[in-house]
Amino acid sequence: MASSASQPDRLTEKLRLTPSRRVRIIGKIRPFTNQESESSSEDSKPRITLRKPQDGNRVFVSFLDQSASRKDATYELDYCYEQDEDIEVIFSREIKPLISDIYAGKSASIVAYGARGSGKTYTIQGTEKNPGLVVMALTELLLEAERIGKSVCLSLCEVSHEHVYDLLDTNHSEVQVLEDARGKINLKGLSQVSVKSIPEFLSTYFNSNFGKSAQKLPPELSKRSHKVVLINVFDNSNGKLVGKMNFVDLAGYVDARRTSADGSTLTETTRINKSLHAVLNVIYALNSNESHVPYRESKLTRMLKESLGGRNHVLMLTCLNPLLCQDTVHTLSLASRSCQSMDHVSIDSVVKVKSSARSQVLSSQKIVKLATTPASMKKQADCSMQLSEKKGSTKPNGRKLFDHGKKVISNQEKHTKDADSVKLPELPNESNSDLAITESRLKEALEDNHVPDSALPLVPSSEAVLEDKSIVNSSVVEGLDEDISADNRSNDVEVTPFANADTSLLEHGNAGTEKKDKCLQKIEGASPPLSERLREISNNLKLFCSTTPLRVKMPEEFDKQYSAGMCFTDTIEPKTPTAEICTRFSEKLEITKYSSPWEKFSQRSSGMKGTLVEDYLNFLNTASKEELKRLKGIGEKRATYILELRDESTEPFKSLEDLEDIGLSAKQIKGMLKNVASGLFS
Ligand SMILES: Nc1ncnc2c1ncn2[C@@H]1O[C@H](COP(=O)(O)OP(=O)(O)OP(=O)(O)O)[C@@H](O)[C@H]1O
Repeated sequence: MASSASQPDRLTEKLRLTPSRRVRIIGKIRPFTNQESESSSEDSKPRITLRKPQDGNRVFVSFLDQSASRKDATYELDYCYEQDEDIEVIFSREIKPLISDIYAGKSASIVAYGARGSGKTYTIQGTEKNPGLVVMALTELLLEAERIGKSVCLSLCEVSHEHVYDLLDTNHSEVQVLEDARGKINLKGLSQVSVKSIPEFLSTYFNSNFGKSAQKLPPELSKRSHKVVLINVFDNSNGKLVGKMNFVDLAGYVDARRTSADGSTLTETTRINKSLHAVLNVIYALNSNESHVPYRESKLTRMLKESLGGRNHVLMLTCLNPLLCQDTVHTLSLASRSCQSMDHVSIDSVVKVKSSARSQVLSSQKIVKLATTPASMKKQADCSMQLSEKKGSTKPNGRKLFDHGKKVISNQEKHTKDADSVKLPELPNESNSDLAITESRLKEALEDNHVPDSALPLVPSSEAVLEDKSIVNSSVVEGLDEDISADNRSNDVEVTPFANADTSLLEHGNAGTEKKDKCLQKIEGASPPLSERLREISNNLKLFCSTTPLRVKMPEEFDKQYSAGMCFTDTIEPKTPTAEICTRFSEKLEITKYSSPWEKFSQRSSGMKGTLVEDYLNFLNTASKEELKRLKGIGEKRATYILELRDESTEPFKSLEDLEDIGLSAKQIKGMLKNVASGLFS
C-alpha cells in the first residue's frame, strides 16, 4: 500500500508537475540561424522573451517588440530553455531522470512540436556532429542495459497521410496499427533491430530513411510527416519487454491559409495540422484528467496510446522560433493551453465534456457553487456559466481545443479572460465531500449510461437518511404499491420502516432548486427538471414515512418460508433472507415497481432504448459491409472505414460516442437511431 501511494508522488516530482497534471510541457527557443543573424530586416521583428518567476514552477513566454517596447501575448509553460542553452541541458534535466523508470517497466514519450523550422529535428535527432536527444538517451539506455543484462532494440517509422511506414525497411512497407480487445497495441510489420553501441546506432539511424533527406523518400511518402523513434528495452533472461522510450518528431505546423513555400498542397497542410491537433487534444485530455482521451483521432495517437496513457511519462517539447511569426504564436498558444493545470477545471472542463449527462452534472456542480457564492460574485459566475454552457453545447470532444476561449493572456484578451476564469469561492468542506461522492456515483452511473437522481448533489442529507434507514427494506421501498387490496390482508406483511425521517429536508431542497432548474433546462439534453425529481422523491418519502403501515403481498412460497421460522414479526425486525429466497422473492412478488402507469411506461421505454443502442452497436461491430450499408447514413466509404476499425480492434464501438470516430456528428448519430427506431414500425 505504501509503495502505491508514494508512486504518483515520485512521478509528479520527477516531471515536476502538479499532482493532477500528466504531461510536462516545456519550450526550447532555437538559436538564430545564420540567415536570421545576417538579415537586418529581422531586427524589426518582435523577439521572444522569457519571464521566470522565483518559484521556478513555470515560465511566461512573450514576444517583445523592442522598437515599441511593447509586449504582446504572454503564454505559460512548465519551463522554457533559452537560445543559448544546449540540448545536453535539456537531456540531463528532463530526460535522464526518466531512464531508470524505463527499466522499472514504464514508458516515456518525448514529443517535439512546433512551427516549421523551429528546431524539432535538430533537437530530437541532432546531426552526426551534434547529437540530439535520441542519441543522448540511447547512450544512457545502453550503458544501463549492459550493466543489468538487458537489451535495447530500435524501430523507426514515419506517419504520413494516416498511414505508418517502416523506415528501417528498404521497401517502406506499411505498418498496421492493431488493437486487441484489451486495448493492447500491436504494430504489425514494424521491423526492429538490436542496438549494442552508439556507432552501430548512428550507422543504422543515418542510413535509414529516417536519417536521410526527405527528397530520397519515394514520392508516395509525404515530404512532411511525423517521424517516430521507438526504443524498446527487453529482458535478456526471458525476452520480455521491460519498458519503452519514444521520440516523436512531429511535422511542423504551418497555417493552412498561407501558401507553403515548399509546395505542400492545402490538403496536405490541412491533413498534417489535423493530426497535430489530434496529438494536442490527447495531451490536453491527459492533462485535464479527462475520462475520455481521444487517441482514436489520429493514427499517430492510436499507435502511441499505450505509452501516452496510464502512469507513463510524457514530455512535450515545444520548439520555438526566436522571432515573432504567426505559426510560432499559434503553436505556443496551444502548448500553453495544454499546460494549464486543473486550476480551471470547474469552469473549463464543462467545455470538454463528452456527454450531455456529464455536462448536466458538471453544470449542476456549478449551480451548487453558485448557491454558495456571495451575491456579488453570482453575476460574474452566471456569465461564465452561460459561456461554458454555450461552449458545452457544441461538439464536445478534443477537437474543441480550437473552438473555445483561449486561456492565454494577451493585452487584448485580458478582459475576456477575467470574465471567463472568474474564480468561485471554495465550497464548504461538507459540500465538497458531497460533490466528491456525487462525482464518483456519477462516474459509476455514466458507465451504465444512466444518470440517477441520486447523482445530483442537491439533497445529500436526505439521501443519506434514505440510504441509512432503508438498506434492509430497499426492495420493499421500490415495491411500494398503494393499491394492495384488503382481501389480501391475510398474506400481507406490515412494514413500518422509519417513521421519523425528516421530510422537511426534502421540501427545503425543493424550494431551493426551482430557480436552478431553469438554468438546467437551458442545457441541451438535460434530464427532467430537478425540482420535479425532488418532488417525486419527497412524495415517495412522505408516503414511506407516513404512519399508515405499508402492506405488501407476499407470494405464497415466500410466505411459507417465512412461516417456517424466518417470518417478519409484527414490529418488523426483518432478517436477511438468503440469496435464493431474494431471487425468488423478486421474481414472484406481485408488486408493481412503478408508482404510475406513466412511470412504468417511461422506464420501460428507456430500457428499450438502451437495448436498441446496444443492439445497434453490436450490429456495427459485427455486420458485413453489405449489411452495414443497409443502414441509412452508412455508405461505401463509412462501411469500409468501419471494417478498417474492426481490423484494429475487435469491438471498436462501445458507446454511441465512438461513432464520432467515423465522422458522424452527435446530431447524425441521433438521426440514425431515430431511423432505426422508426423502421421498426414501418
Ligand atoms: N539548437 C540549435 N542549434 C543550432 N541550430 C539549430 C538549433 N535548432 C535548430 N537549428 C537550425 O535551425 C534550422 C531548422 O531546424 P530543424 O530542421 O530542426 O527545424 P524543424 O522544426 O525540424 O523543421 P521542420 O518542421 O521543417 O521539420 C536548421 O538549420 C537547424 O540546423
